[in-house]
Amino acid sequence: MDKMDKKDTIAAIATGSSAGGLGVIRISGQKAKEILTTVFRPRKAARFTLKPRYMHYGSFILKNKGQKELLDEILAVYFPAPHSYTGEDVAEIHAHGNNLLLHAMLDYILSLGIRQAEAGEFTKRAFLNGRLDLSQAEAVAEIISAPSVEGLRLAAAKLHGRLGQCIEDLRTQIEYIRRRLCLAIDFPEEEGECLPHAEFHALVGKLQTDIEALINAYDRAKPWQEGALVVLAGQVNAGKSSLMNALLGRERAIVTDQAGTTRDYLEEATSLAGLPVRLTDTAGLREIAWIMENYQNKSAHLDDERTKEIIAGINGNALSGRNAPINPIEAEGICRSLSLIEKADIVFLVFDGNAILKQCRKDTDEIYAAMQAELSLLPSHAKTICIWNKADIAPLAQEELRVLEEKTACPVLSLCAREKKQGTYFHHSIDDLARKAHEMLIAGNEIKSEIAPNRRQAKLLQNAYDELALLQTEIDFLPPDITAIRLESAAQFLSAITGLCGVDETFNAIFEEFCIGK
Ligand SMILES: Nc1nc2c(c(=O)[nH]1)N(C=O)[C@@H](CNc1ccc(C(=O)N[C@@H](CCC(=O)O)C(=O)O)cc1)CN2
Ligand SMILES: Nc1nc2c(ncn2[C@@H]2O[C@H](COP(=O)(O)OP(=O)(O)OP(=O)(O)O)[C@@H](O)[C@H]2O)c(=O)[nH]1
Ligand SMILES: [Mg+2]
Repeated sequence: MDKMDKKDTIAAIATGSSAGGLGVIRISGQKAKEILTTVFRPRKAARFTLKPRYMHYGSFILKNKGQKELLDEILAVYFPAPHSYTGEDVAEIHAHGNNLLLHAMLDYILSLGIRQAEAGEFTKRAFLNGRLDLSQAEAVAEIISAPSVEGLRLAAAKLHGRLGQCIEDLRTQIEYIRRRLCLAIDFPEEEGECLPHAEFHALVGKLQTDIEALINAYDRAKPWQEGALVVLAGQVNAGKSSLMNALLGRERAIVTDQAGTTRDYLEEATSLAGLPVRLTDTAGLREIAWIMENYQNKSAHLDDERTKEIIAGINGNALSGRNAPINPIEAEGICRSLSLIEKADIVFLVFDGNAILKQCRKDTDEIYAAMQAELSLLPSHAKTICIWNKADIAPLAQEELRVLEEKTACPVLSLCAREKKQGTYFHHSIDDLARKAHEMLIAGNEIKSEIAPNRRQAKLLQNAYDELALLQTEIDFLPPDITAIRLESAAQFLSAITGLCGVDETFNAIFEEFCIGK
């Protein structure tokens, strides 16, 4: 971050891009006051003084070739440094929320010799000026994007500095152990007294427990903070895309009677009975028996090499009995489906009830056998709901569903993806599915603490935890000056949560995820 960057004045529209009652333009930097006084004409100009932090009523005036043009009736505020959001001089223009108007104002303001703010730049300046720590700056972005009220609550606590306090506390604990350890280094003959091994283990153990609690809080809060990943998977033509549309309440995905309609996955944010989710429709799993035999239980990550291997494998596969080679687009789609299944918080495994009944009449053992290929593709940790789709033309009795639930060890819902409501031949509605998924996703995820790290922060906590775990095994046989390094390294990981102690790339990435004007 060079000095020039900090000195120049930036401006942006701070409010959303759709029409609203009000729209706000924010300016930060040394020229903020000068720009505001240029564009703002107070109502009572004769005895006007720009009082700090006070809403002034007047008009926005644009000067064009000597002509003055009145753009809007506005309220103007000036926050002199350092008492502003960014810590710099800040001016705000509160106008009406028409986008053409706001852009005309912004263009004019920029033509007066300042520059458009980059995404997150106001908050970045607030951080660089010490107004917020990094976890608070992230909390601002989290508030803006929170997909649930619970997520908002967690982000607000973070903006308030609660996570920062926790991290400070952990760092103090580390510093205490490190000081005791250093005494042992400086006065080795008194080592036993400075920090007996048992006490050392206990102190590090306490730290680990505290860090672990925070990591667990992330896991629990994840669906509320990020939205859970729900993946619709299953054989081609099973009705995944139909179900996606039914859950969204609009025709988002293409549905046809051709197997292999969906090629690439489609992701949409929605909610299931109030729980925010990222609903993902995937390409149908063709050649599933082959994939299962060859790729089951292999590493989750599908890189280019493995994708090629799968395509080649499917094409060379005698079992598949196909004449034409599989379309490489579809094969790539299948690989993406597999990799999404691995990442899913919950999988909706959709079965074409009609196709299954055609193969196996109505024997639950046979039905279960037909469902097994798909079921065995799921990673063991995945939460799954089996969906017996097309129940309108392939009904199952309640008792048969119960037996299948027992055999699959998953809930089995019988549905018609084309009908929202429960019908005569199918037992569940789309709402039942949403409720069931909600119930399964939050099981064990009740938010117990009001402090929860985000993904980046949880990863740093995990790194710190791993250092401490190594330390626990090393302390008994390595000299204390070496183990002290592990403590320092754990402390560094924690510092990266609240401060600028990490790579510049991460730092920039954090702010780039913001919207413009924040
Ligand atoms: N109009 C407007 N609304 C907004 C913001 C803003 O910048 N402008 N915010 C921003 O995104 C949020 C509020 N955050 C803010 C944080 C600090 C200060 C501020 O002026 N702080 C001074 C004075 C504090 C005081 O009066 O006690 C300071 O900390 O010194 C302003 C807004 C949400 N609402
Ligand atoms: N009768 C009946 N037909 C359905 C139902 N759900 C889907 N279909 C039909 O089944 C066919 C396939 O539906 P899709 O939603 O495209 O299936 P898909 O699983 O997305 O298929 P791919 O994208 O090819 O993997 C379409 O003709 C749908 O109209 C259902 O509940 N009952
Ligand atoms: Mg589809």
